[in-house]
Amino acid sequence: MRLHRNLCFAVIDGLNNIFNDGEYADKVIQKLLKRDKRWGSRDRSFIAETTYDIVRWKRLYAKIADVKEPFDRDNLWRLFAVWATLKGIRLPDWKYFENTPTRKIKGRFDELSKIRKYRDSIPDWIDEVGLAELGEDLWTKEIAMQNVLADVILRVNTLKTTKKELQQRLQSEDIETEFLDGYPSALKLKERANVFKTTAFKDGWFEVQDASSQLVAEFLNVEPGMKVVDTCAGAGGKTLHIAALMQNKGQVIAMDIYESKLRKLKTRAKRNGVHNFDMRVLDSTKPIKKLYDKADRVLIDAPCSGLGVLRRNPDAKWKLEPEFLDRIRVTQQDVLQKYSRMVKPGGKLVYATCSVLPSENQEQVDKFLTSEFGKDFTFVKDNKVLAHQSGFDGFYMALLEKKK
Ligand SMILES: C[S@@+](CC[C@H](N)C(=O)[O-])C[C@H]1O[C@@H](n2cnc3c(N)ncnc32)[C@H](O)[C@@H]1O
Repeated sequence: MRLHRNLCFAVIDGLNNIFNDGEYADKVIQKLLKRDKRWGSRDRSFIAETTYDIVRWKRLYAKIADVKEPFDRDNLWRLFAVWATLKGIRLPDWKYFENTPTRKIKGRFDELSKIRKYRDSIPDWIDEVGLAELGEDLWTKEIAMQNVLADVILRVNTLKTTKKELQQRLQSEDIETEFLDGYPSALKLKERANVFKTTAFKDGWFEVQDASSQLVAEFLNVEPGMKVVDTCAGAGGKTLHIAALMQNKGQVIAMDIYESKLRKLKTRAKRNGVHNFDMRVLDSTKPIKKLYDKADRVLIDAPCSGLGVLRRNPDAKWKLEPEFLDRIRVTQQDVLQKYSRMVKPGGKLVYATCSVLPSENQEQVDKFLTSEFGKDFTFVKDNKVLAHQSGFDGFYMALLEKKK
């Protein structure tokens, strides 16, 4: 592979925004890709993948390059040189790469690869929490998998088409996919492609949604005609799935504390042909109280550390803080206590997160079940999805039933 100067500059600028200005990697990359209209799909992939790679391996590369934060531009070029060297890419004779110690880089890599926090490039505190909660064996395998680039998975919108029809239509746009056993609505891309450009996407035939995430709406066991509340709906990935499983019959009420997220859901719902939904911004307790004992199903897709989806959001490793984790655990119990009251007797509740930590998952459910409101519920089943076992995102989901 030959390195092109303007693409490398774009990567360095992006890293500067992410590491030094605290911007989110996905937003930075979106912005970078708009910089030059002449860039083709290969150029765009180079920028996105290289930036994500260096974000993912920040701690390891910084240790190898012997640079410390805050990184100045020379330091960012040194990180880049480590990335290129380890990829076996020949460095051009640009001034930024003068005196790059290629042999030393490889030697340091071999040496540091023996230590998990460097090998898997994670902050000490995350390594300690993961180890304490999952144990040596599971944590070592899980954090390694969280550094492997995630596949692109689609969820077919069964309100508009079938999996087979979608597969054929994508094929006509040169995108090859395959079915996944155990995931009834999923199609996996055989090669990465920009699916958002396809006419099938514009027509609302699919959404991009990881296979593990697709298990959540299935777990809720909805039926057409039910009243379902999606309490932490965000931009509605799971709301849309629920609506499709309900065949647009009945009512899905999507709630979130952020109106901006629900507005995105509205746009997506229109594209998906979803009609059976309402939205409520949670700026008071009123929308919740009005629904006490009324819902057949309640989904709590709780805010969490995101430690199950680092493959997609590698910069979360560097942005997460122990205090945030403490605060989010409090919020998780709080939303369980409050939103569970909307479930009607005999109705069902799913509590889900995209974390792999038991303290955000089964321990929250256990605590809830022994609390005053939780005593009205019985535990039906749960699914602890680890990325290294499933091949998809790390997730947790528990199904509870309210006593009659
Ligand atoms: C895991 S995300 C939801 C993802 C979404 N369900 C999906 O499938 O695309 C958690 C959501 O909870 C929202 N949230 C945070 N605190 C909340 C609260 N106290 N009540 C309701 N929603 C909350 C966040 O704004 C965020 O959108």
